[in-house]
Amino acid sequence: MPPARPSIRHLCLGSTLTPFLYPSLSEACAHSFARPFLVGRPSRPVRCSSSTAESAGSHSESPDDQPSHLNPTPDNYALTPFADRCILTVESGAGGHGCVSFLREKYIEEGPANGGDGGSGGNVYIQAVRGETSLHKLARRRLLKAGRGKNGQGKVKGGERGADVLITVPVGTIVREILRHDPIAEEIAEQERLERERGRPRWRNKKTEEKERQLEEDLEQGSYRKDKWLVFPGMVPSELNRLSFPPLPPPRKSHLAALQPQAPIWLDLDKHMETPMLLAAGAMGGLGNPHFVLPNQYRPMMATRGDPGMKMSLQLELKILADLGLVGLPNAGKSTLLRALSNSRARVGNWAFTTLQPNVGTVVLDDHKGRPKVIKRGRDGLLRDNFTIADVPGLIEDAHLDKGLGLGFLRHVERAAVLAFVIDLSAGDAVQALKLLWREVSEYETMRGKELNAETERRMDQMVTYEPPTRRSTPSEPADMLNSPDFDTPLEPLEFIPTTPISAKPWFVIATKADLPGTQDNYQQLQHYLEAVNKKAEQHPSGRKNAWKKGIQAVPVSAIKAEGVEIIPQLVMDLLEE
Ligand SMILES: Nc1nc2c(ncn2[C@@H]2O[C@H](COP(=O)(O)OP(=O)(O)OP(=O)(O)O)[C@@H](O)[C@H]2O)c(=O)[nH]1
Ligand SMILES: [Mg+2]
Repeated sequence: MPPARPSIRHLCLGSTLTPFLYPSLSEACAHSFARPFLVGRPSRPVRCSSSTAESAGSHSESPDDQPSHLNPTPDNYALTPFADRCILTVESGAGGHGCVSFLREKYIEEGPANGGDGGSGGNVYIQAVRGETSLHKLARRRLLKAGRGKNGQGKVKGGERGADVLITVPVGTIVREILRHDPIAEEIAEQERLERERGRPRWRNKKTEEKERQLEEDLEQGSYRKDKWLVFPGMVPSELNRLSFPPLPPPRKSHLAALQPQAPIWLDLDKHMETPMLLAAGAMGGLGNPHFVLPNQYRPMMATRGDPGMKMSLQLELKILADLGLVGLPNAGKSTLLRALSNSRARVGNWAFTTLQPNVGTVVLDDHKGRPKVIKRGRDGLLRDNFTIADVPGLIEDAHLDKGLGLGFLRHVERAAVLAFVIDLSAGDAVQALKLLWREVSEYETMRGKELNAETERRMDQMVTYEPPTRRSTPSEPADMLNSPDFDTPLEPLEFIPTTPISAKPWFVIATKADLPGTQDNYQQLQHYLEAVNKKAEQHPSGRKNAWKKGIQAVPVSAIKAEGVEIIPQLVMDLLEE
């Protein structure tokens, strides 16, 4: 019978030294690594195309110059396009026009009106899906327009609906409305204002008075308005002048508009969505001439035009929702670590700023061979057998002053549940490196705090001044249906979830390049420092009072040899439960 394996968490709390790396220091826990499990797969040989002198030179410092999965040649990766912000204009489809047509058959020369209604415009939907990782495709598009409804036809044929548009975004996208132009909502609001003010004497200038009188006249008896009415094509102007128009039908909104998120839109799409969510409903189509049949006018020569669509400017911002975020200086080995833990193809190179855009990898804990391995309940309470890691470009000193690539990419680890500070043991004092990273992260947190306050104020202002378009019932939309819409798939608006401050998140240190000679002392100093922080003898490196310090650990690894990384998944799963 083999001895029972102690839990990794227990081992880590005692000592996190890996016997592969520091045999002299870690004899006490050597037995625990006799059976490496989880991800510690050996380096996989990678087929390499002609390795140039340049590529060989760039890896001269690696322990063995043989290119491998963890030590790839520069041509061993593909750089995928990436964008994490974009501004998009979406437009719902306009309605098709109603039709002016009359029945004409043998022996019925002047038949009744039979023009069909115009089709309604296409809707704009949004859906956050797991497969998407970037907003670059949307950033290129800029304008997304749903299809226009088709015009109605004779024989009471209604027009076809316009084509819908579905915007697919990565999970973790935040959508904010910047601007909106909804002509029908504005028209409804204007009419309601007029109704409220009718009969109330007030001072007006001549121009507004004239405009309002015209509007009221249209409502009561109707007159020809080129933007609203369509007349029989063969009609000459003199006939048009003699034609009496019925009152203009009240502006209508599609019943789907009730499912639109309340304006101004603010969505945090932080979960995979099974069904799309409606952003903008298509406009209604025009009415065909049978709608205007009156006792004294049984052959109406007019139909209405389709309504114009609604236009919105949206700002999309992707904040990757990974479980573990890697924070480190450039060249610390973050991408190599990501490759060692997951199947990621992140770019690796022996120079600073190899990574220019965030990479996400998934660590599969259970390969479903044999007994179940580490399976825990995630943040959503569901059982999980994997977790995701986000690797972002390195930070340098004074990154908050926009040095290097600045702090912009930190927003991708901002929403990670656990943070790992990746420290290169061969690149000078590890404690100083850790303090530097925390200083920059704290600066980012302060900056975000200010931004969030400004954003909240802006939203509050909008809430106060923004008047959501009030709706009214029309003959085509009975009031009871509008008040209690009963649709097959209810789509609830998503709430904005504020994130926990970075310093309050559980964190640990991954000390990389522990295979290089002379790194042992550096690691020991780092461990002493963390012990002192745990015992409150030293201040938390973030300098904040509410910072997380429930047993901070340091894990020495050789990412390039995939040694010592076996314990990271269990450690992360334990911290995810915090
Ligand atoms: N000896 C040794 N070398 C390593 C280890 N991990 C990474 N390296 C090497 O360090 C160099 C930098 O690795 P990267 O993974 O690109 O570092 P990074 O932190 O992602 O760098 P940036 O993307 O520029 O921030 C590469 O040449 C790796 O081969 C390790 O554990 N041991
Ligand atoms: Mg990198």
